[in-house]
Amino acid sequence: MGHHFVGIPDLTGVPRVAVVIDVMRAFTVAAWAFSRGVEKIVLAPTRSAALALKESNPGWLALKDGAPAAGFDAVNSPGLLRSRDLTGRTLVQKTTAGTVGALAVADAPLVLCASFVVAGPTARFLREQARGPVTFVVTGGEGRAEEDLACAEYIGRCVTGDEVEAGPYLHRARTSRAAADLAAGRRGGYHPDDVDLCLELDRFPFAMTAHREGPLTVLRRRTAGSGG
Ligand SMILES: O=C(O)[C@H](CS(=O)(=O)O)OP(=O)(O)O
Ligand SMILES: [Mg+2]
Repeated sequence: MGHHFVGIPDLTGVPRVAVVIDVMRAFTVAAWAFSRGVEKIVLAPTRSAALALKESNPGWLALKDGAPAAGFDAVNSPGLLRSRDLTGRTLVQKTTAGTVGALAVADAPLVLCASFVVAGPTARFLREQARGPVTFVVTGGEGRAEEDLACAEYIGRCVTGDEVEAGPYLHRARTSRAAADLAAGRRGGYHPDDVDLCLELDRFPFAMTAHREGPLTVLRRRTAGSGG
């Protein structure tokens, strides 16, 4: 089975099955948000759209990447999110790469958003629910971000059912430019544990699927084998 690995600028048409990868940090953060009780994540196209959605839906929270900003309740950092109680909340997320990539393929019949923390469940979900090649959207660095490419290739290998050693893939992510920038504090909205938290393989037992729900694109947690 030949998977495709493409950057956001190289997307053409609507893939049949898309897996959007953002290790550092959007889809690590999204998984942490679900683990802290979030019910659904609405992926917003712009920061102003995120704030407008929050305004018009009392109780919703808004998250963006970069430094904290007025109107936003959280930033794109797993280290800063992991102690929040988000039970039952709806979170609106807008980031530079991850949410943009997901919105770019939101019309595909099956869209998953993934990172190392949900890699195994994502591969299991694909084995159970999808047949044939997968389009991996490598969101960072116009398709060249090593942490996203490594995660995409790892999940792609796992989908085939092979025994795959994760170590080399995690090493590529740990030595990526994004990891170096994060570790040096060069990215806004940062916690010192962020790199380690982004490299926790299979930290969570669920996958995450994105769907059009009316005018919105909504990310929800899904457990392989449960039919839902
Ligand atoms: O928050 C992040 O890690 C990045 C933004 S930046 O590269 O740090 O400026 O966003 P993401 O969409 O999660 O890659
Ligand atoms: Mg990224």
